[in-house]
Amino acid sequence: MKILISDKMDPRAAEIFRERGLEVDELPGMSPDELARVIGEYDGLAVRSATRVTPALLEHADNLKVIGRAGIGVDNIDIAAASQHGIVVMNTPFGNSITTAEHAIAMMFALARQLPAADASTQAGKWEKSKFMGVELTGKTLGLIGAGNIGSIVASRALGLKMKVIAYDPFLTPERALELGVEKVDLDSLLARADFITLHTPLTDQTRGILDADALAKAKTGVRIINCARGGLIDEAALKEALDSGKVAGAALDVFENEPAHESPLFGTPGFISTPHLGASTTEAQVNVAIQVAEQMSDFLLSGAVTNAINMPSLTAEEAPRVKPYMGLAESLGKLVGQTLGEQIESIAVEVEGDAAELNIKPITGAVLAGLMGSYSDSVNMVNAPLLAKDRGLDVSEVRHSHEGDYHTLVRVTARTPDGPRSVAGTLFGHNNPRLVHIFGVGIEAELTGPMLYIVNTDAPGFIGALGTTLGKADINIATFNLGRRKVGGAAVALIAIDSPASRETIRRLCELEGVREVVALRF
Ligand SMILES: NC(=O)c1ccc[n+]([C@@H]2O[C@H](COP(=O)([O-])OP(=O)(O)OC[C@H]3O[C@@H](n4cnc5c(N)ncnc54)[C@H](O)[C@@H]3O)[C@@H](O)[C@H]2O)c1
Ligand SMILES: O=C(O)[C@H](O)COP(=O)(O)O
Repeated sequence: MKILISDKMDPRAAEIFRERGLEVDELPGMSPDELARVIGEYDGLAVRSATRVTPALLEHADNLKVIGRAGIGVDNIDIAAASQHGIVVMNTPFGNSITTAEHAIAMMFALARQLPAADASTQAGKWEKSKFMGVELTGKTLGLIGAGNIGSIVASRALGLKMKVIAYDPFLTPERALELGVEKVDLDSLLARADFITLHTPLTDQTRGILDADALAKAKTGVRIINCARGGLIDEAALKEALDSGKVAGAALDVFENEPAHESPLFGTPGFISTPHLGASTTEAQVNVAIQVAEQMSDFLLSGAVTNAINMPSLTAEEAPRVKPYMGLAESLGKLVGQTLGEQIESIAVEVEGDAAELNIKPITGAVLAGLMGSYSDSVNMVNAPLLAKDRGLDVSEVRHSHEGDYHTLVRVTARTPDGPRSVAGTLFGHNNPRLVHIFGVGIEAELTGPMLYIVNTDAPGFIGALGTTLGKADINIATFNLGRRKVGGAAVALIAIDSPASRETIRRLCELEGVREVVALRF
């Protein structure tokens, strides 16, 4: 399998991919067209923030299974498009948080003491001691907008500097605020009270322009603002006006609405300082994120373990080998239900009992849906199957039973149809071998593999002979033959594994046999 590293990344990433037996190309700085030309060769793409993973690029990504972001922000990756293409997107949410928090603190000091301007003036031979009067941080109020990983670290450092820390974050619980030693406030209070404001939220529809002209007007006169999160959180034109008017005494931006920011009306404004998206740029952070992204991507490609995925449930390296056989079973049950009930399905319930109930149910449900949705469209996998199911209006529920039934472990898939609920269930023999044990109310024991036939007929002597003769005439060899029935003379079910698929004509002949109620050609 092949990996493309398309942004500048610590060499440890490539080393790890190679140590794990994956081929790697390091091609940072490609244009979008160049990237589109080569992306089809790769199974994995490792990026930082420079590569734009657009829907147009993904149209060319025929083999891509995973995109790994060596860093936190994934706003350069079109997650919805990646999900539609069945590509897992993962990031490294903690590897650069300390480094970025330290950059925010460095920016706060730089603003408080006008370090960049004082440095430039001194090195220009001026000795403007009285021009660069600063402010102390001790006793000042720092307003955090966003108190997640980075915001929390900034808070702890600021408390160490004897600042008062207040935080606006709708998802911050009172308990967590207490633990962090910060006061949870609403945005208007933060604006009214903070001497320094630092932003640490992702860029979303709710946070875009969170510091716009209105918000800046509500801020304390002389406030100093730091943004080491994402460009777009601050309205840059409004910030320029607020700096010019003196409403804002200083602003330090590491990130810009349009990057790389080769020009900006803010450049040269007194009180404004900037760095070129350096928040995560320390040796330590870059080694951390490179190692983490390479390990996560390799684990996924080689063992199916899913860590820090944005568009798929997690599955640890320990869980992966235990869950994997269930995923095979679940996918087969999904295929069986999809191929036999098709368009009639209104909702799906996935139930687990016995050993299966102790496992992470999400990947099992994902596999059921991948099998089921695979009956309706090509290139379905666990990433895009839930989306496709949702698009189809399929309601999906999960139930975990604590009791053990007739089997030590069981996965049951029930489809609600206009004729009522219809269930199939399977178990694992010897912990690894999936077996169907129930099909629509009939007990059976069958391996779901290759081309198969599902036949429902009225239980009567002579039927099996007629069936064998019909298949023989069509030159179809029977690999395994599994039978089940509810009662003598009632409906009987046959699941027959065949060595070659049955043609339409053969299916028609089978349907014409006496007592046959239903014939479905299946493929696993
Ligand atoms: N400059 C850099 O180089 C650099 C480096 C790393 C991370 N970042 C950026 O920093 C930001 C924060 O990263 P993190 O790891 O702390 O993320 P995080 O997910 O741990 O924290 C984000 C916090 O923002 C809060 N939030 C979400 N919506 C909000 C809203 N409308 N108002 C207020 N708070 C809201 C969330 O509740 C969460 O607590 C991200 O945008 C990330 O991309 C930048
Ligand atoms: O979200 C992040 O992790 C930062 O913005 C870092 O971006 P970078 O990897 O391009 O430095």
